[in-house]
Amino acid sequence: MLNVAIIGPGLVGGALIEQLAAHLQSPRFAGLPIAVVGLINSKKMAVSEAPFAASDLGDWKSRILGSAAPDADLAQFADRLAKLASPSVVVDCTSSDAVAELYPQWLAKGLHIATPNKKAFSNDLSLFRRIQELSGSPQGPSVYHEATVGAGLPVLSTLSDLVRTGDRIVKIEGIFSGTLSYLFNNFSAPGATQKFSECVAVAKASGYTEPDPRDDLNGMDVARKVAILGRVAGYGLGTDTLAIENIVPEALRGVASADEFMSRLPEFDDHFAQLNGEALATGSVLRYVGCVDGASAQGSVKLTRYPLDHPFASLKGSDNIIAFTTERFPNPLIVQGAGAGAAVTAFGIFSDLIKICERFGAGTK
Ligand SMILES: NC(=O)C1=CN([C@@H]2O[C@H](COP(=O)(O)OP(=O)(O)OC[C@H]3O[C@@H](n4cnc5c(N)ncnc54)[C@H](OP(=O)(O)O)[C@@H]3O)[C@@H](O)[C@H]2O)C=CC1
Ligand SMILES: N[C@@H](CC=O)C(=O)O
Ligand code: NA
Repeated sequence: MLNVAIIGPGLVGGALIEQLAAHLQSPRFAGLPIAVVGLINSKKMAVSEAPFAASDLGDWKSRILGSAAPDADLAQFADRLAKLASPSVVVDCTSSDAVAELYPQWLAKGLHIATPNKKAFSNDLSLFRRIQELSGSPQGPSVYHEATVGAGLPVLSTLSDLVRTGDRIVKIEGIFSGTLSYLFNNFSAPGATQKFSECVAVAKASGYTEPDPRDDLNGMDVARKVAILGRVAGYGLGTDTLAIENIVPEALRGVASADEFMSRLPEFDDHFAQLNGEALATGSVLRYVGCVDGASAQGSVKLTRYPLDHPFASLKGSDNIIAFTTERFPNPLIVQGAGAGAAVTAFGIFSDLIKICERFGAGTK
């Protein structure tokens, strides 16, 4: 049996709980030995020797993290998981730097990690390397983070397979943000009528953005993904060494809250309309693109014009597109599809859990 403990039942964590609860109730998945035994948010926590029932997961707010549950304490949470008889995986569904910094401690206790949180893999290179060292042996604890790039799309597994089989990465280029994909697919297209701020509001309401959409528009979310791709490809990239184009209007960079940012963004609709008009006048559209260049081991994140017949110009919805140009794939290997949203991100985490379960949970039911 693989014990699963979820930190952060928010948008993504909540969708994962729904998928796991549906799994527990479905005879189709009866052979998969996964049990949810822990849940913690910023206020309350619960760790149980016996798996939570699907009905409790369906109503976790009152049945698992209700007022009688103990106050949240991540150190105790991890200690209790580490003492369980079967292997346990901590699923970090926060976007917290502080939580990410705890991964080495958890790995040292033998806990596996699966996460959509990009911080551990894109902050200090030393943290990333420590995590790699602690999760590098075949029998030891493992770390899976497919959902950190392209949500559930098989991006990191593809890159990792290319690298591990000895291919040489020439370039990884793509649209790595569901938010920025949605924004520019809808705003920068011939005949489009929506204002920029309206597109941002829809992206936020659809669950594509980070909790503060400025973390998407300032390029940091894409830069983190470019750094993660660069690191998985074997380069010591960091967001501090990338050229990043920040498209948050200067006057809104320092405003105190995401709500204030959203309410003032319409003041800048004319600015974005002008940029867009200039691109359309040259037969091009605007797209926000990240790139890892294998030859220079450098990366960039920028708003660029693409002609209408370019694959990036015809992207739909919040789709991501990632093109791997390698020695074996001079015509790039392309991964494309929904790259943001709660359900597809939870799918990416769930598929990581199945991999951990197949490696460490089977036979221990
Ligand atoms: N949305 C998407 O399409 C994608 C998101 N991701 C990533 O998924 C992660 C989750 O995003 P999302 O679900 O939107 O975030 P939310 O803000 O909706 O949820 C965050 C959750 O984390 C909890 N939390 C925060 N800090 C702590 C802490 N110190 N201890 C315990 N719990 C804590 C919050 O608890 P409380 O409610 O009590 O505050 C909340 O339940 C992020 O890292 C994001 O980058 C990755 C790919 C795609
Ligand atoms: N805010 C991000 C969510 C996934 O990483 C995005 O828009 O892609
Ligand atoms: Na992915």
